[in-house]
Amino acid sequence: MTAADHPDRPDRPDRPDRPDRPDRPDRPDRPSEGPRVILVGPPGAGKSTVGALLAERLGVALRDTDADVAERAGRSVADIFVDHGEEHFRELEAAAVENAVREHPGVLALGGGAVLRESTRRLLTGRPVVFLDVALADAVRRVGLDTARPLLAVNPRQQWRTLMEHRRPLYTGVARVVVATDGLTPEQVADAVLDALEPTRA
Ligand SMILES: Nc1ncnc2c1ncn2[C@@H]1O[C@H](COP(=O)(O)OP(=O)(O)O)[C@@H](O)[C@H]1O
Ligand SMILES: O=C(O)C1=C[C@@H](OP(=O)(O)O)[C@@H](O)[C@H](O)C1
Ligand SMILES: [Mg+2]
Repeated sequence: MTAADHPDRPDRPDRPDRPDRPDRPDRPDRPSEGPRVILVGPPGAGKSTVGALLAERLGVALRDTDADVAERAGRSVADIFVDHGEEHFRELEAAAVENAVREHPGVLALGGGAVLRESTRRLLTGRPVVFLDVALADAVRRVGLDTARPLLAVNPRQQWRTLMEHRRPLYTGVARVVVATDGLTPEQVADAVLDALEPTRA
């Protein structure tokens, strides 16, 4: 293995158009061939909801990695956490993200923890990634009582705050643009995403 092939070697954000790995189908030559928009952010940011609206507006399909994982595993995300643990879920999630980034030409909503993997963050380099930001109050109002999110099952305010302290730099690091969603309806957020991406869209 040469240094250039080392799995921990970061991609080349300064040369996103370089066809540097034509033999690696998981590393497209041109990231623009993947999803039109990739949404990241914490639980309650509205990735799944706004993703559906964006897909409708752009006339493309929506992929949501949580749905992909659940379909592949034949059980809900919550059940995967309970039965097999978070690490197993993260393995399934990383594979789902990689497939979707490679294959899906539409809108892609990631699960909130997908950016925890360094390999996933590398895969997102140079792509139209949008960080849907949200503050604690709105996020907890949106998801606080939703039992489908195992990480927030106990003390959602504290869990969400802790999670976001750790993840904020990860979301910011992978994002091309950041869109604040507090006090906005999902429709308004979708507008803001399209406005924010417009100058950088091909
Ligand atoms: N901008 C928003 N304003 C109010 N409620 C929202 C907004 N975006 C999403 N929601 C609601 O918050 C909940 C979580 O949204 P979801 O899209 O599942 O978030 P994520 O996928 O980022 O965790 C849903 O009930 C959704 O209807
Ligand atoms: O933030 C996280 O670690 C998670 C977020 C969830 O997706 P959403 O961000 O769509 O709620 C889901 O993937 C799982 O419950 C773990
Ligand atoms: Mg979601």
